[in-house]
Amino acid sequence: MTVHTQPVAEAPDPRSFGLPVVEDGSIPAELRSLVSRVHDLIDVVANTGADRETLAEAAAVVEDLTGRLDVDRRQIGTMVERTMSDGTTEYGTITNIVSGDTSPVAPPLFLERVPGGLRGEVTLNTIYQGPPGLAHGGWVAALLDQAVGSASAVETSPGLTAKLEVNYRRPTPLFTPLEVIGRVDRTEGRKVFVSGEIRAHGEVTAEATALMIRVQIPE
Ligand SMILES: CCCCCCCCCCCCCCCC(=O)SCCNC(=O)CCNC(=O)[C@H](O)C(C)(C)COP(=O)(O)OP(=O)(O)OC[C@H]1O[C@@H](n2cnc3c(N)ncnc32)[C@H](O)[C@@H]1OP(=O)(O)O
Repeated sequence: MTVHTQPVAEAPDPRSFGLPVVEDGSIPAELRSLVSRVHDLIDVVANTGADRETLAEAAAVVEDLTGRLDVDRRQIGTMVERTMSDGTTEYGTITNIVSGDTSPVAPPLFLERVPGGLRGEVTLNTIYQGPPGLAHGGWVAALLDQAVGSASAVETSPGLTAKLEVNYRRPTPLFTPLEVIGRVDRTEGRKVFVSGEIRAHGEVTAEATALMIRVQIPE
């Protein structure tokens, strides 16, 4: 059994899998602003008490905008290349629902390298509500999957989640800064054993262990 947490391979270039890559600096500020405005719109629409006339007007405006924006769609699987704070290059799927630069649904969770793994902070609004005032358990799992999957990708090489076990210790609150952590515990060939947790006010609300299977790099 091989046990280590140091990189075991160079990060593969997604282009070698036939995936298009864009640099994060090339995403227009106007698109980032639009993504943020639409994120706010989703939250507002989910909670609005506006009158019927305003709702009908808004639906027509949004329908018109949807038509205008539905041009030159990106290829499915488009990746973003970014330089992390420690200078290393990493890739992520541009519409990743947890972390994607162009996903208006993403909270978004951005992770950075820290001693021992990856760490990010995120505050969830009512888009992610399950029980009243609390994060949906599926979204808690999604945050943890992203954190442990990214830790595995950064510390070893990218892979897919084969198994994810989540322990929900306490309710995860909305509108509260959450600390999300992922780390590699050990590797065994293509198997990467990972773990992570979410904390609110310093207390663990959920923790996960998972098994990632590293993708085979084409020759
Ligand atoms: C390209 C560049 C892009 C860069 C990109 C960067 C992205 C950087 C951030 C990503 C962050 C994303 C975070 C979200 C991650 C998801 O959301 S992934 C999506 C959800 N997961 C899936 O859809 C996976 C579906 N499952 C599968 O495709 C396949 O079962 C798997 C997991 C790929 C494994 O299949 P396989 O490659 O054929 O592997 P296989 O030979 O069967 O097994 C290999 C070993 O693992 C063991 N194993 C496999 N499955 C299991 C299991 N469930 N339980 C226990 N053991 C297992 C086997 O027993 C075997 O063990 P050994 O015999 O070697 O001891």
